Amino acid sequence: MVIQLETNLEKLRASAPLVHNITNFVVMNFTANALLAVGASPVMAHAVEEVEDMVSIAGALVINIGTLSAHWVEAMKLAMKKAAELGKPIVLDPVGAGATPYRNKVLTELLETAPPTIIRGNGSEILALAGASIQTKGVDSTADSMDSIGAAQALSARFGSVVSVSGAVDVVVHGSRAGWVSNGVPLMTKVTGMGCSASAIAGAFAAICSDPFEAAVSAAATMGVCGELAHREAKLPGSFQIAFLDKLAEISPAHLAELSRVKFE
Ligand SMILES: Nc1ncnc2c1ncn2[C@@H]1O[C@H](COP(=O)(O)OP(=O)(O)OP(=O)(O)O)[C@@H](O)[C@H]1O
Ligand SMILES: Cc1ncsc1CCO
Ligand SMILES: [Mg+2]
Repeated sequence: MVIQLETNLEKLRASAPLVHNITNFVVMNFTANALLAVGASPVMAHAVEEVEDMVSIAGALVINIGTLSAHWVEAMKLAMKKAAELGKPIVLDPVGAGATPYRNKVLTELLETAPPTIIRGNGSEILALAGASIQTKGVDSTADSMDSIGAAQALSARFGSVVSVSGAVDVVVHGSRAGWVSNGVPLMTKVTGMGCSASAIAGAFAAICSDPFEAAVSAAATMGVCGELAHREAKLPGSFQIAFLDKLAEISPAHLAELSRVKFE
């Protein structure tokens, strides 16, 4: 199997899809900048009064539960229902799944509201979402993505979603399909919102790509390759964060295809 990374990035930049994010306070600005840099058009909107209208004009919806409260959850449900009705791709980032009972309860409700097109989380979050009794340490992973493959497959079977697990190797599964993306650098875990940006960029690719598995792999590869390029120039978190945004904007589709390390089962 071959994924057209080059074509997908070209398409993303040519159409600059509007990506509607209901995301957390911590990463809103960085996520919007990451989407702009890669060539998409971000909007952050969480008022219950407008989320249905916003998702109606968007190419994809990204739901991120990083800093939850009751009103936000209501908005997430409204937006997810509308997106499902309109056949728009939904990305769910289950930030901190397994850390508190409230997060777990809300995630169950969101998954009942509409099955996500793509679920993108770190190893601990995917294990917790699949029902493993693990205690996530806040928002950071304590589990290897490779140890979450069974959980990712179970979630994919249950909800029909593509499941993308980030880590040293990003694992993407959809039913019987599996892909491994071995790009990225450990310093990416020292900048907050890298995973959240990975989810938002998956939304941007899903907006322009009819196959959500291909969208999730394209997003993981773009993140990882840009992380490696940024690391050539920046070795500490502050400068790395800026360099990473620059690489998202600078990378050519051909360079992305050349530097990506993607394997399929
Ligand atoms: N050890 C590692 N080596 C290389 N790349 C990594 C490593 N760990 C994570 N990454 C990359 O960093 C990005 C973010 O993944 P991570 O698993 O840290 O997400 P996350 O925990 O959801 O982050 P956050 O919640 O802070 O947004 C992904 O693109 C992933 O490929
Ligand atoms: C640090 C943090 N806390 C809640 S959301 C978030 C951003 C990374 O997921
Ligand atoms: Mg995360």
